[in-house]
Amino acid sequence: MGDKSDGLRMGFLGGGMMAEALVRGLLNKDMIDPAQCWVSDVSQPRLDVMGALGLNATFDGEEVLRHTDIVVLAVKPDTAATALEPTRSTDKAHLIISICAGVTLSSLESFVGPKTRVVRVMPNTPCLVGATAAGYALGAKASQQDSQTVDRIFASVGLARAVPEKLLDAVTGVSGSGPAYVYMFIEALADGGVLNGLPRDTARALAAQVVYGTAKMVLENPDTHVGELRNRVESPGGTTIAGTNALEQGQFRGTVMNAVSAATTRAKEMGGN
Ligand SMILES: NC(=O)C1=CN([C@@H]2O[C@H](COP(=O)(O)OP(=O)(O)OC[C@H]3O[C@@H](n4cnc5c(N)ncnc54)[C@H](O)[C@@H]3O)[C@@H](O)[C@H]2O)C=CC1
Ligand SMILES: O=C(O)[C@@H]1CCC=N1
Repeated sequence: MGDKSDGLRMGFLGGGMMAEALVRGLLNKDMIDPAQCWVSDVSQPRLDVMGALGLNATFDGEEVLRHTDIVVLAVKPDTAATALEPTRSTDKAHLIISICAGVTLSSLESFVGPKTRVVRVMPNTPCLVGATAAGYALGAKASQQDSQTVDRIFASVGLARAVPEKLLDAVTGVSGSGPAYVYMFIEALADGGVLNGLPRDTARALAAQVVYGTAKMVLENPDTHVGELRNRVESPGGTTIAGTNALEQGQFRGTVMNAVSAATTRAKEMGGN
């Protein structure tokens, strides 16, 4: 899509952090025409931010639904029912794309009007830089065309995978929450550099580039086990194995797995499961 005027006309119920990241990512890819997009929020400062991106901004969710057919639900999970209320009093048949953590398709379907189709997606904030990792599952009324629409939207800003709905809470633990864990790792890697004498800005740049480069190695070598890639860095009796030994003693891998499980459990709790 090379021209904004060819872009999708999309609506956003909620214009917070995640909606902004998605909108900025879609704008970077010329996927949406901002003049044809609408966003609602209860916060004037958030409407100002989204308005500055060129979207039509309003306090009124009904106005978003009136002007658009494909609508991203980007409010906090406990506000999903309230924000979807206007779908009950419209004749239009909307596709609602919920990104709310934990909120199940059956809950979403109970919140919307009879003509509304629902898809549940779990993306993450790196959609802002075209590198999201999203999972999605279709509601009962969603069509194959809806599936293609959702795939096209999220694949344009990274990786999109269809998964059975029961796995979306685990996708939340890995993809949705994962960037926070990786930021912590980058901070810690950089702090380790500073501890050992590197200037802060050099340590920050090197640490981020190490994570970027290592992720690229994994993605570009899909047939090589990640442990094998790691072993290629660990010279016998060398520096790396001394470091990986320290990480194992700190239960690094078990701790990360526990973090993913904690986030997955929390998503289930938020969805009432
Ligand atoms: N932040 C993240 O990294 C990710 C968040 N999500 C999901 O995205 C959703 C939004 O999360 P964030 O953007 O982080 O939260 P946020 O708090 O930044 O954004 C939510 C926005 O909804 C607005 N709002 C509240 N009531 C509303 C209503 N009735 N109508 C319209 N807008 C209303 C708030 O003023 C706020 O701007 C959540 O459901 C979260 O689970 C999913 C993946 C990643
Ligand atoms: O922390 C949260 O609940 C949201 C969902 C996934 C990422 N942020």
